Amino acid sequence: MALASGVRFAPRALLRPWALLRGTTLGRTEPAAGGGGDGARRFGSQRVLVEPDAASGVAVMKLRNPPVNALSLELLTELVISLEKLENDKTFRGIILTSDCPRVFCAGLDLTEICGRNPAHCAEYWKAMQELWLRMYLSSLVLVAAINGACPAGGCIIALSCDCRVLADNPKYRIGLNETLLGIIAPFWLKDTYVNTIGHRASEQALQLGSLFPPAEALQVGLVDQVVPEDQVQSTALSEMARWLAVPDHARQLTKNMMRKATADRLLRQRDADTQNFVSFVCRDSIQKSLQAYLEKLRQRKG
Ligand SMILES: CC/C=C\C/C=C\C/C=C\C=C\CC(=O)SCCNC(=O)CCNC(=O)[C@H](O)C(C)(C)COP(=O)(O)OP(=O)(O)OC[C@H]1O[C@@H](n2cnc3c(N)ncnc32)[C@H](O)[C@@H]1OP(=O)(O)O
Repeated sequence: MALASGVRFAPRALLRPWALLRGTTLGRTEPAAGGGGDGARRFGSQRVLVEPDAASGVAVMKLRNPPVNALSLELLTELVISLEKLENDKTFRGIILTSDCPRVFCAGLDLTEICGRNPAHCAEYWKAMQELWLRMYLSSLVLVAAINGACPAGGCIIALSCDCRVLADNPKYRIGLNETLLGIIAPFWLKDTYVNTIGHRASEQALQLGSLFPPAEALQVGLVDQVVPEDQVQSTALSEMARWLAVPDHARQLTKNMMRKATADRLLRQRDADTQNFVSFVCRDSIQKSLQAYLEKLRQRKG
């Protein structure tokens, strides 16, 4: 991921992402509804829809992994590939990340990827999660999250990896890291991302309590930058994007790197150990039982 200055951001580490695309349609390009020229062509994959606007240099990337955009291995992989594709295309300077699923931005880790799975699968899954975070956190593009739904746990981390967050004003759209309520522990790099955004004391409290903040509180604590009526999320995200794109790319990119590199490097230095920790933790019988019980609760809640 070379910057204009030649500085490199995230190393290409995962990576066999193409191999992970089981039966997806990534790379297909089709005209957007009502669209005409190049700027209106959209591309993407089964789970990530990309609507590029070449004229503005901004692409809207929509998560569409119904019902709740849980971060399955396929979704993680498709996100990395779509991000890479836009980063390698000099036309684009910014991405607005949003959800195509009603009422949910992203439900976080797909718990079915770590419940009742073998250690090798859990390791592969966790590496994909690390990879997406590294790519997003250090992206040379401006990333604006247009949060149009609930945003717990891994969903919150996706949003926090962006440069700016706009949240729809709906009390059901809560955001935060609720891991402790599932009986699991946010790894250090999720914690670091939280601390970098809302500070140490607020993180200490919110992480231990597993707080999910409704919009007004999320704004107050600094988890999001704007809370706006639901029908203004996209337009506000575009206005925010314009503000960020008004800054010369090289200066903004180098500043972003300066602010975020140490946090990313910490994971890069201990990526394997972090994977091993994750696998040995989630594969414990007691953790499997609590994850299973949590999933069961979610499923029953429905009826
Ligand atoms: C020593 C330490 C070392 C290492 C660290 C160890 C561990 C670290 C780990 C982890 C980090 C984890 C981060 C995470 O992301 S954990 C996931 C947390 N996510 C949640 O808690 C969200 C759960 N979901 C919800 O709260 C709701 O679904 C909702 C608010 C997002 C949406 O509500 P709805 O009412 O619209 O939808 P539902 O009816 O609840 O759900 C529909 C459907 O989807 C299933 N589902 C929901 N969330 C998940 C999920 N995260 N994974 C898989 N499946 C999910 C739900 O069961 C329903 O399924 P059915 O249709 O009933 O089959």
